[in-house]
Amino acid sequence: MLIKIGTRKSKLALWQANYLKGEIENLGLKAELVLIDSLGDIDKTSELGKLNQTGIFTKALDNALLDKEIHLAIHSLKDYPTVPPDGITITSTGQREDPRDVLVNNDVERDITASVFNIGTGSIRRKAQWKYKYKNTIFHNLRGNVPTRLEKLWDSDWDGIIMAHAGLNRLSMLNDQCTTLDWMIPAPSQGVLGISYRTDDPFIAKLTAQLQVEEVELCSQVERKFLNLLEGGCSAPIGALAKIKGDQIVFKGSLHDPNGYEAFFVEKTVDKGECLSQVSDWVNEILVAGGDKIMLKIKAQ
Ligand SMILES: NCc1[nH]cc(CCC(=O)O)c1CC(=O)O
Repeated sequence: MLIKIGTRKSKLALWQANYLKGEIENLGLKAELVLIDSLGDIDKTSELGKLNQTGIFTKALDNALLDKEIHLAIHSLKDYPTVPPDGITITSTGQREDPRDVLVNNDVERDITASVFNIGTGSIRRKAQWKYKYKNTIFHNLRGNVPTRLEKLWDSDWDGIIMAHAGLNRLSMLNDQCTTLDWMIPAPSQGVLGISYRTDDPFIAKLTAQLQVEEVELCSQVERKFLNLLEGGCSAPIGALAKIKGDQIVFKGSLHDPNGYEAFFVEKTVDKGECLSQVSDWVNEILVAGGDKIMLKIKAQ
């Protein structure tokens, strides 16, 4: 049997797809890549926030799955909606990359404490978290795949752009111009790879189970449940990061006002076995503290 892996065509997507192909071949199976264009790849100009769809990068792959053109599809899990379409299951695969964001500096010599920042990013989460910390920031919209974004930075007079460590590292593009942003709370499941497949395909279900790392799956589930319960179908500046420490899970979650005026945080350390059932309490803590007003404002826009 030849396993068909659906993937987007960007360099990062192809790296991820080739990684998965290698993992499947290590199990003694044969695999090939099927390259598929997504709406997000075709419309490269609209601001991501305005396209207002988690899923613009994944819909074409979902359709190919449901049409049985492919057996499974590979994603950056953070780009995949928390609720898959009917008939599709999403799961993490493999180890997690460093989940953090980095600032890629245009000029390493520049004084990072300077009074005004010009930052390129299309992410509402990165904008809100950065603005909360550095009030005097001018943002510049930034879209496109990882190499394109870096070229836009080199061609600009911006101070820097914010990118996921994971994407840069996978493409061997980390260098001394990159500063890791330890204070920034990453997107839920940033740095984790995801596989989507037809729920009624037991062969692929068994295969993906073999490629799953239990701790990565648990952390992803906790972070994505936090996202799902908090945003309830719209798209908000939400961060979440879970880490395993022995028998416990250490969780940090955040909701920011999109303008960076206000933010709400939770930090929890709980037993691994209890974490998933506690996520709704953490979400409620944020809502009751004032996060509910932020969510109402976002939903009204
Ligand atoms: N939205 C684009 C995207 N989707 C996944 C990654 C990086 C890899 C990952 O986070 O798993 C990136 C680039 C970025 O955010 O800089």
